Amino acid sequence: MSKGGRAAVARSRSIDHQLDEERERREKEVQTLILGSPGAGKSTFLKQLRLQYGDGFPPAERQTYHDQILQNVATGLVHLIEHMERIGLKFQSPEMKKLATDFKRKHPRISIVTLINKFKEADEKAEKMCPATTKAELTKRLSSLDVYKPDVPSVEDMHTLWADPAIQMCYERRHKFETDRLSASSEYFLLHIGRICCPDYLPSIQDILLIRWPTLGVQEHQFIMDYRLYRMIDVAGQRSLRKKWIHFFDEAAAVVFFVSLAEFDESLEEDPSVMAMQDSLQAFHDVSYNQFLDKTDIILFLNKKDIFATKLKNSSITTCFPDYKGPDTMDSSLQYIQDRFLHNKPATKQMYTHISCAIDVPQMKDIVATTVECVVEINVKRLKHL
Ligand SMILES: Nc1nc2c(ncn2[C@@H]2O[C@H](COP(=O)(O)OP(=O)(O)OP(=O)(O)O)[C@@H](O)[C@H]2O)c(=O)[nH]1
Ligand SMILES: [Mg+2]
Repeated sequence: MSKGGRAAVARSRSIDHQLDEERERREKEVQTLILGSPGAGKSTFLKQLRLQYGDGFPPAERQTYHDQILQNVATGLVHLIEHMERIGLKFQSPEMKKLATDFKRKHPRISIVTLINKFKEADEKAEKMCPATTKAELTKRLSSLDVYKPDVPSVEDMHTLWADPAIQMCYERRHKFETDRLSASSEYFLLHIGRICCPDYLPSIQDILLIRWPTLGVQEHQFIMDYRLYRMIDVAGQRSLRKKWIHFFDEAAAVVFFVSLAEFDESLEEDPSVMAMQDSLQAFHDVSYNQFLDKTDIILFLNKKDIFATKLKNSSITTCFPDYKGPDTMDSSLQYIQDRFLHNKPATKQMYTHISCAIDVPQMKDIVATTVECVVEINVKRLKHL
């Protein structure tokens, strides 16, 4: 064989070797992307996964959520104080009024738009100082940029505020807030304030599942099953941060896409002129047709069915879908939404759907197990085409 021929054979062997290594790594490592709109339940799903396939949140780990929970309680209280100001509901004493004013100043409710801007600024600064050259570096940076570090609120102040009759009256009227409604998680944490403000408080699993703490970068949870490493990548759902999703597309075996059913009558915080569910439909369509994901199957979660059921009692999905002509029942409305998401799907793609309530541990047990099985199957199918 000529010298050139031998070099070509060596090159070919080296490429084969690299492909084998790559194939071996992909066989051992399964990457799943968790995508979807802000607040749809991506991080909550990841917590359910940790509960079932991870460490199950031992006490030391649960303790790490303490400050986030106190912060959620504070947000709920400030929300009530702001509503009292709006409707002219007065505190009973000047001391209480001062405490409320100081508390609001120390723990302001931060809009998601402000947080995103802070995050983008920090990300651009970090990129300028030390550009990420690999995906691992980018993931590391996106998961470590911590732009939301509010002061931990005083437990005594929260106790005192919560005991005030005017705050209590405002809380009782929470269902009548016409705009800027109290979120389900704020409602939950305010209701449990007595337990949470105890000196020996240890967050329960339910408390951890109810926390609202937007993901601004990337969070990853890994678990090993049958000698395979499963990497579940949870990325920020905010519209203007979605550009980051694309960096993770090429290695994804599967996509789990979350939609909040509760958003059918809501508009986007980032752009109030856009209906949130219409935006989710668009994002889902973009992901389904993305060229880097052409062989990636999608597991669609229509989540927050509990809030959806409550909302449907007084409203209709026509708010978001004026063409809907069916009855305002749960089954019919759900079917319509599901059809809207799955209609027009790429012919080559398999789509699986779950209708879920991600904070419900017993209910999520089967759904999480089915999802993991589905990811395994999707990966087996994918490896055949590698
Ligand atoms: N009632 C109810 N609340 C839910 C459900 N799923 C999630 N939540 C709550 O909704 C809030 C947002 O959930 P997350 O899991 O943080 O949402 P996310 O998709 O990760 O949001 P981003 O990180 O902002 O993109 C949290 O307070 C959760 O406890 C559900 O099915 N029902
Ligand atoms: Mg999140």
